Amino acid sequence: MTYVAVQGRRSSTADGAGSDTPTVSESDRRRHGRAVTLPRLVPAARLPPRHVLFVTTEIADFIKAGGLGDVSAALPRALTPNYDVRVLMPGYRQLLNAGRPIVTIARLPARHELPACEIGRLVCDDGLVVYVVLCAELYDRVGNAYGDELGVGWADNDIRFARLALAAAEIVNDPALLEWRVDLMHLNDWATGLAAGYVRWLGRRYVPSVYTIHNLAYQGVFPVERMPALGIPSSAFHIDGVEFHGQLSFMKAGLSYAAHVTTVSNNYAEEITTPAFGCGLEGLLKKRALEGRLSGLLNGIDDRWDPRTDPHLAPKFGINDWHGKRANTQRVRRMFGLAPSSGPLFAVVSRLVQQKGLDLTIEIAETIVRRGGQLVVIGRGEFVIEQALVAMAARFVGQVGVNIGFDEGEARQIYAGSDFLLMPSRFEPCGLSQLYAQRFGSLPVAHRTGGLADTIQDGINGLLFDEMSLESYRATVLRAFDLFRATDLFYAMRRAAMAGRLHWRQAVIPYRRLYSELLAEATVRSDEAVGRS
Ligand SMILES: Nc1ncnc2c1ncn2[C@@H]1O[C@H](COP(=O)(O)OP(=O)(O)O[C@H]2O[C@H](CO)[C@@H](O)[C@H](O)[C@H]2O)[C@@H](O)[C@H]1O
Repeated sequence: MTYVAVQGRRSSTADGAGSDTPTVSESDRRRHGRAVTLPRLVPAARLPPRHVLFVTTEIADFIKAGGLGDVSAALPRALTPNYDVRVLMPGYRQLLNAGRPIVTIARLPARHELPACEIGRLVCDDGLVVYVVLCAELYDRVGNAYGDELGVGWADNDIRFARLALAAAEIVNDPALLEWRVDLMHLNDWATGLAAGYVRWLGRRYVPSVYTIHNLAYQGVFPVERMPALGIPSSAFHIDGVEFHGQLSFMKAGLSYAAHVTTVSNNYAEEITTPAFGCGLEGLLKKRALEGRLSGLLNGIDDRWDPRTDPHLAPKFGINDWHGKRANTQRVRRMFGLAPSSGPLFAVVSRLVQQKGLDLTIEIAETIVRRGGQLVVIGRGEFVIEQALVAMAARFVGQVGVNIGFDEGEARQIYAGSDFLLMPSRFEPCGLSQLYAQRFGSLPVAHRTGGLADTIQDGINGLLFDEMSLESYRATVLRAFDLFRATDLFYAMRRAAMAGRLHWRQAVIPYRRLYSELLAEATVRSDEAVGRS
């Protein structure tokens, strides 16, 4: 039986993630400078779950630009039923056109240059509640979450995401607004970072916030002159606030004001405290790490990624059904107009950005083709990379196929059909593509960095190279050819990759523990405020 503390006292097991015994540790007593009364215990099952507002700019159910969409679809669900998690996100056209009723439940006034908006409520088939910030002039547009059809970022992204962040803070501040009292706010990436600041600046109610970095390279940096328009007080413009090299940084707001910062692998959590990976924020991240306020919590994947049940595959297959897997390979060859071949099929499923090292893959293509391998790519992103990939396909007609596009079904078919997935990322906070590839029996060939180092065991469930150089990458691609010929070992590694499931069921446990600690800390904090008054 799991117990929780009630009557506004210290809880060590608010969600069942901690131990069964309620304790008030010596360190708690010392930290808070007074004795803490032992809480009265009530079985957790009898208490309603605590309320978490999960703020994001993508959710795979409706709109996805990359891995954030997957995490936003999976993590809130994995946290249920321990927590009542509701998602808050912008009312993009994709949501409005999803054919689901959206019921308007609140109105928020204009503030500064942030327009008035409404909050709509949408319920997914499995009961997940999504609160939608309805503001047609900001979000009802053709394009993706962040930019137009060509991928050019919207000029008013500061207003668009400040409006989202302020809506989150207003919901936190006023429990009557949605008739739902937020206990904890979980923010994701730069576009939501200001919410941690607004909660502080509005100042009516403190709730702890978790701020998760999915990618430190995107920071949301805007001219300082925009601060009044966004309702950010000038007093926040300092090194411990939103200031970043004389500009306003949304990312810094999240890093500075959140109660706890997480990122999506342990290795990346360490890397970002160094100049090589910290994108200029390593000092602040190091400070947060020293405070015990930065953790790496590895992503997982959920049941929607399973080659035995995936409707996009023909046929579906499981471990040891290599005949079924090969049928998917032939299908991918046909999809991309490749010649029949008995060599290995390499694949890329990626956003086409500098981070992902596509330049190296373009250089390696000739080696792959010369050795009798083939390569397929699906991706969308920077125009220059797209063009270079198209040119590569034109050089190796029938051996290399490129689809410039974003297509979930096709991505899954490629994971299922390929023998190896290429991921020479310069940095990789966690990476989900390699996890999906592993589950679908495609061995990742990846740079030993970030979450790739945490999720791939070289020679067991994938291949890693150490140096971010063409030579190092090429040597590992050649190892893949050797491995492909060493059938027994190859199949053994495939089995290991498919079986080694990093499921959200496990990945969620440290999140629960973290929420639990922050909620307990917030309780002590509000007790102290009451004590002072
Ligand atoms: N052309 C295409 N068509 C269809 N689907 C495509 C596609 N290109 C990519 N995808 C899909 O987009 C997702 C990519 O997720 P990743 O986590 O691998 O990288 P991303 O850089 O987007 O995520 C960031 O956030 C996540 C989440 O925390 C971190 O894992 C990661 O390291 C970080 O860079 C996968 O679901 C993949 O299948």
